[in-house]
Amino acid sequence: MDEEFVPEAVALDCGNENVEAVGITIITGYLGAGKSTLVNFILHAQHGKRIAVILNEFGDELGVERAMINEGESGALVEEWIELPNGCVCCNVKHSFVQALEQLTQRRDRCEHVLLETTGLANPGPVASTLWIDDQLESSVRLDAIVTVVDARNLQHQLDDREDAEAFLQLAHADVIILNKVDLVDECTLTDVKQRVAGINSIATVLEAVRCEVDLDVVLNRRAYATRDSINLRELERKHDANLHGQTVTTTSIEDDRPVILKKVDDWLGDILWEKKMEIYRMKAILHVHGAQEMHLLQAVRELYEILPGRLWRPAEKRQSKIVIIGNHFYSFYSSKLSIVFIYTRSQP
Ligand SMILES: Nc1nc2c(ncn2[C@@H]2O[C@H](COP(=O)(O)OP(=O)(O)OP(=O)(O)O)[C@@H](O)[C@H]2O)c(=O)[nH]1
Repeated sequence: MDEEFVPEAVALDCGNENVEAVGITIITGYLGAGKSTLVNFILHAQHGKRIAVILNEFGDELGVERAMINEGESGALVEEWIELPNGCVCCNVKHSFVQALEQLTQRRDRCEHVLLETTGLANPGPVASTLWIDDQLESSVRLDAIVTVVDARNLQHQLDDREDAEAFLQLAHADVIILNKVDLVDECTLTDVKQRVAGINSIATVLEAVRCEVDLDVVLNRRAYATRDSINLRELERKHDANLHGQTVTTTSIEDDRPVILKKVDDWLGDILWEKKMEIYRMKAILHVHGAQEMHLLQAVRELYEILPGRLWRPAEKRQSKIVIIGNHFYSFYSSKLSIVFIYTRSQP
């Protein structure tokens, strides 16, 4: 076929033009943390959703995973299996992954939500950006949330192993962190683990669990990446200590009452994300924009960001900007310059 040939866009017959995009939950976590246990729990639970599972495992592990998840008391729990062996969804099997998603989402009678479980994906960031772009292009698929399952007993060792950045990356990108296996730790260890997790990512909702038995209303359908309705002001209020344990990946936050100018915020984001290529994994903010009656909402996933006007400021509400950033070495190298964004407003008449 002529490589230059571009097929005309064809409207898919979905039967309903306003069909809502299918949410994808990425389930990530260290080896043995409890990812399959979570998938099993979701498949058994009474949430009324038809769930499709995409497994991105390597080699022989695939058969084992499939057997573990597919056996239910009443036979097969999963109607549809998509297997993507021998490659990672954000690199060498990206094409089959996207095709698999398209195939799934065209059959809404069989699939209302997708779980992507992977051990191959050490870092969920690249696939999150890919899905977020698709989301903004009004695709039939939307990234719902990244759920990171943590083994409460082993997390400290995994984080202390300096050679291994995976555990940090998985926590840094998470919207929900399940502190699993709490039956295996005492109160004191659990408190330490929770503090450590909050120092890395204070935006995520943290749930303690045994065998990943969590409230699925908190886990599924979170819409964590939809700028318009996803920013929960309470998420931005959580306290964090950026210098905790001298970690490299931390949450940094800034609050300021002075109004900002959108163009200046854009310039600043362009500078840190694209020019300086700082390792920022996630950013959420509400902005008090000069002259605007609405609060503005900022979402960023790695180098992508979006700022949209949100609801009107309430009469008695304190107009204030709050920015929370999860990044690598961000605090030590850049926090002093954060105030630059706010100082710009002084030049306004
Ligand atoms: N004690 C205890 N064991 C658990 C808990 N959750 C899971 N397990 C066990 O931990 C082991 C690993 O769980 P999996 O769900 O297979 O973990 P995984 O993250 O999918 O593992 P990989 O696919 O190998 O990365 C299994 O033997 C589970 O039964 C828990 O809360 N407490």
